[in-house]
Amino acid sequence: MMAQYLGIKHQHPGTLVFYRMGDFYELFYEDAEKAARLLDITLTRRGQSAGQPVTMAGVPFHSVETYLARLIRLGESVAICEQVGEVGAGKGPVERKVVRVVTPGTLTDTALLNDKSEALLLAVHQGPRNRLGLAWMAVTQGAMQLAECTGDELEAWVARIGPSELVYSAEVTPAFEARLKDLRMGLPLSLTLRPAFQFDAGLGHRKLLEQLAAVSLGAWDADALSQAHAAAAALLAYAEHTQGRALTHVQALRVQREGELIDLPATTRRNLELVQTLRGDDGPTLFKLLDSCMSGMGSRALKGWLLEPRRDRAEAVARHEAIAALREGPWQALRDRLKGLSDVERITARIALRQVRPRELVGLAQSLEGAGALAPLLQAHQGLLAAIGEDLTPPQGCAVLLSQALLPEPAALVRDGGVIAPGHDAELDELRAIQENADGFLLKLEAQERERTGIANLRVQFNKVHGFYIEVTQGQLDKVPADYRRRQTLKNAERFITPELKAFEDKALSAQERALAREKWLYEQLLDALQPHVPALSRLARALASLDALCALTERSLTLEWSRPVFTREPGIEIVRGRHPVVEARLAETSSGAFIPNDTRLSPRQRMQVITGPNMGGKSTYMRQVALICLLAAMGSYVPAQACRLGPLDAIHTRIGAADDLANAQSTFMLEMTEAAQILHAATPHSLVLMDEIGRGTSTFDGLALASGIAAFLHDRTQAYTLFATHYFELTEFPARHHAAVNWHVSATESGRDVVFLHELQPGPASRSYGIQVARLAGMPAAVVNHARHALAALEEQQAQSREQVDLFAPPPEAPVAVHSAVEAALAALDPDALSPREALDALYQLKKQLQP
Ligand SMILES: Nc1ncnc2c1ncn2[C@@H]1O[C@H](COP(=O)(O)OP(=O)(O)OP(=O)(O)O)[C@@H](O)[C@H]1O
Repeated sequence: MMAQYLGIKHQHPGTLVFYRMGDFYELFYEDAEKAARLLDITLTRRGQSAGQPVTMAGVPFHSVETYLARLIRLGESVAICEQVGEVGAGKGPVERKVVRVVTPGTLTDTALLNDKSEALLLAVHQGPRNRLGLAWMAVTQGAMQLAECTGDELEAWVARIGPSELVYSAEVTPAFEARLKDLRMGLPLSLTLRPAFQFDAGLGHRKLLEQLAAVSLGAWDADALSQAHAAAAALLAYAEHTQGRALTHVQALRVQREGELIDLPATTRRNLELVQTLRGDDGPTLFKLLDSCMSGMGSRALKGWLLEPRRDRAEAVARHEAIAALREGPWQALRDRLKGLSDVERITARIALRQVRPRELVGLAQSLEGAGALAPLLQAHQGLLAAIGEDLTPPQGCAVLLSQALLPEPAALVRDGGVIAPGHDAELDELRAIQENADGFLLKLEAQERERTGIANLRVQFNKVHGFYIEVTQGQLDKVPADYRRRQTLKNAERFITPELKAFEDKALSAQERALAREKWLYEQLLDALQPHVPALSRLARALASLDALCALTERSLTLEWSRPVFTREPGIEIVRGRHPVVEARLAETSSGAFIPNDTRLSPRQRMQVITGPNMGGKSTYMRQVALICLLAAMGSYVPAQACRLGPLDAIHTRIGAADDLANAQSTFMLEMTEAAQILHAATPHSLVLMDEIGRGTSTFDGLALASGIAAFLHDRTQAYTLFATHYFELTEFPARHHAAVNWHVSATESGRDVVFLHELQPGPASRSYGIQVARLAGMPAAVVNHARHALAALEEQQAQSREQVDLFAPPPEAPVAVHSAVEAALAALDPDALSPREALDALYQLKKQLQP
């Protein structure tokens, strides 16, 4: 057995092997030690192999899911090795085989997956000339995505895709591998090394054609993406390896090209708290606020829309139109019917992978019926809703197939039987009848034997260990007929068997076994019959997901009183009475007053707002609200504003807050400057840039000087729409010298010694900062506040006396123009090719002489 184990383990290095032994999965040696540590299970030593005791640890098979879930969360992979041969069929151990490998990026089990997000697998190929090929997918989805980028863009792409597992070749350069390993600092990501030959462009191209059943990738404009093809080859090979079969359901392809999506760098996603708060929680976030979906499919689609908005606005406009139509019409009825539908998308993938459970199929049958009932509600509609309505038609015959084949409440596992419906298969019905008739037969036999023997308390019974028997109590033993054979002796009774009972026993027990085998076979037949429906089911799943997400956005727009945004060709951002949706919701929840709406007007002629005002005044809230409104519009949602008109947008960049990145060994200030530098390089006139208190991480003068330089660069060169919040009053002089910048401030007033925040954006610079009042509100001891007031007064007086005008915004002096010396001029006049050696030597003496004073 150990030889068999070691053979299997050899094929799965770096993966924990769960080796099935009866009712347990056992782990051995290092695997056992690791599992014992990670799962807190007992480590034991048993027997010997090669003269050494075998270290092992085990988990019961019926609770394997819990253990798997924990290991996967820790980034481990597990190979499940089952007994596939018949017990006792031959010499040596039962035949065993790894039936699937469970890894963080290839999960398919509903119990292990988060129903609101995908587990994505990404393959990265390092090609020549600094090109990278990327291919990624969720095994539970029917679509694969391809992209190519340059080497330096790796981090940005990986952060945006957000894979759970990344596959790379064993032959990447050490520097590249080091960068991949660094990626794990910021993301929960597992890295998996695969042999280099699997990253083959030709193979990838062929495999893609096979998956898509196409003769060319021209329709996707993906023929020339050879680096991505290489990544796709490795991606598919690895996914197939983990599932133990081909992924027939992956039949769609999407190619992502640079410049297709609105750029949302990782910092922007984090700072805007799109799907995670700055503290790493799930809420309160924009996604949490938006996600009122009825199904996991809907939530996942919505998250995709939010994180991957397109620059091209056609898709967003189609969604706006659909929401407008739903608001007037059937959104409530649709949502009622969407409620309780199964996760058709994941079930479909599990059908293709032949991992689907009976109850999931029953859920699918009900959902198909549900989907059928949705379509009529969309009949009168056009555009996106009409297209969704068409895709909602369940594949013909699929629901009937399921409901005829399966019991309405089947057992959890096919293994236990009790899955196939009566009437589906004559042979199964017959086998079941034998078992069911057993009770009648036994009652009849009991009556018959009582009469024959005259033993009134004779009983015919069954137990699992001894099978069928006739029980006679001690006092009646003399009446037992000669054809009774003794089976077992108890304290007060004897148990017998007769030839007739034995014959029945054989038939009944074998009928049970045969019925189980028949059910398993019928279930496999059913899976075969379902395979042709997979493409239509995938389409249906996508339609359900989109409809659910659209209905959720409709519900949100009505409940939260959002309005439809308008896209314009002319550049600009115009928001009337905009609100920050998450802050507004929190204020409403805690009844801490109403949110104060603010307007925003940005255009090429007035593209920068310098925003000042007290701490707690609402600067950060205002800037984020502008970004969130732009993003919501771009994803196809209504927006928290009275009106909103948006020109083209290619990116949202943010430099907000200061959190030390200890993991990456960067100081607060270093991080601040790195992020700012990235923005200055990347932003364009169509980008929205939020700069919150840039420069505060260093001394006042350094910070102020840098802030003014950055503001000038953004204004003059980048020309992006910029919201620039600052505590440096000196910067309020910026607009006077820069025609496209304006001062705004968040208002506050004093009431006695306290400050009252009005959260209203007003033109012009703030008059004062109220820092000391805010500190007082925060509960600072009175002594400190008093001290600070006096110190402030002294500082202000000193500054007033010695104030010299420093022109922060004067362009830096030009570098001095070099003036040539006589020697240099003479040297420049020489033409070495036209000189003889003698003349050259003379020239050299001349030059030397000129240098003498
Ligand atoms: N428009 C608004 N209406 C109502 N309340 C608001 C508004 N804007 C902000 N607030 C409230 O004020 C709080 C502080 O806002 P915010 O963090 O934006 O201030 P800030 O000016 O950026 O402060 P700091 O300079 O200290 O970072 C918010 O948490 C919110 O509760």
